[in-house]
Amino acid sequence: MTKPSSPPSADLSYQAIATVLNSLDALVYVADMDTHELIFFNDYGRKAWGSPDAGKCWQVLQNDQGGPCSFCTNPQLVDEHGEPTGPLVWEFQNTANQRWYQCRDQAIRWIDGRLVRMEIATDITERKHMEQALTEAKSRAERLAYTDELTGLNNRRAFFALATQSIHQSIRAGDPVALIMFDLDHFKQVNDRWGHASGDTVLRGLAATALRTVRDADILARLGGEEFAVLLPATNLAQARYLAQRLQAAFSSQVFAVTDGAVSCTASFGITADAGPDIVLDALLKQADKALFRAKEAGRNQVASRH
Ligand SMILES: Nc1nc2c(ncn2[C@@H]2O[C@H](COP(=O)(O)OP(=O)(O)OP(=O)(O)O)[C@@H](O)[C@H]2O)c(=O)[nH]1
Repeated sequence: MTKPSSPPSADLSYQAIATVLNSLDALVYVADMDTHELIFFNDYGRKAWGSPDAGKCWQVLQNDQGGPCSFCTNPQLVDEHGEPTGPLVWEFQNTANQRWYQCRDQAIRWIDGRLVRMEIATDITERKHMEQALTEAKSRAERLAYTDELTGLNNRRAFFALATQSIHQSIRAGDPVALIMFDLDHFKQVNDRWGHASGDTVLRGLAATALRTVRDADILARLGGEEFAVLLPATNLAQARYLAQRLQAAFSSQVFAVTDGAVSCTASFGITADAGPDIVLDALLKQADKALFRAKEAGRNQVASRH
């Protein structure tokens, strides 16, 4: 790349500008707005991308470009009369070295009078990585706050948030809502006989079975210990009973291999349903809990209802 041929005073201006731009700890390049031909490429750019003798910005700076970049900002740097509109600042991951840059692009008149694009690109990779790590940590923390660690199901907090939202939707749609609560039977005996780790295996296994059995729109959660709940939008009592019976059958036929043996564990189910504009989660939970108590009282491994 050669400096533009120009009168001696322009020559001095070019030297001064080049000295300043070469001293910056950022990529600075200047390219013809029409042809994309590089007119100036500072020392920082040469260290990072090599020293092009000639070439277009998209050939020198990017990977595998067959023509001007699809993200080229040139059209944004001039108005409808082709006049410069001022600087445009944006962030971009370079396709050649994968590093992140904050780019300050501007259309200016170059020393020889033609309209050029000048970009000053500052490496912000470390900041970007820190931002990405923070975003990931935040969403991981949010996920953990709403997930039951042992089973991977929604936890109690998530259940209340999601179920409340779902009930509001059902009320708006005029749909009934059902709730199933279930609690494993004599689970203490599983722990006492086979150990806590085996108890965990059973809890995880039955939770997975329940998740496979419910519909996508249903909200399944482990409320705590060996107690679970499923909120069923657009579901009446008969449909809820059908699902509870399917869960009951699936649980009672499942056998888990644990150290020194095989364990199975049934569950008792309490179901309720409501319709109309006044459905309240707390009331559904109370009714389902009472029904669950009756199922336990009646001998366990069965479904009882109340509404
Ligand atoms: N392995 C394991 N056990 C748990 C966990 N959370 C609660 N438990 C156990 O679950 C058992 C619940 O016992 P109980 O409340 O007496 O109920 P149950 O033995 O299932 O009896 P019924 O509900 O009346 O049929 C206790 O032994 C708790 O320690 C857990 O995360 N892992």
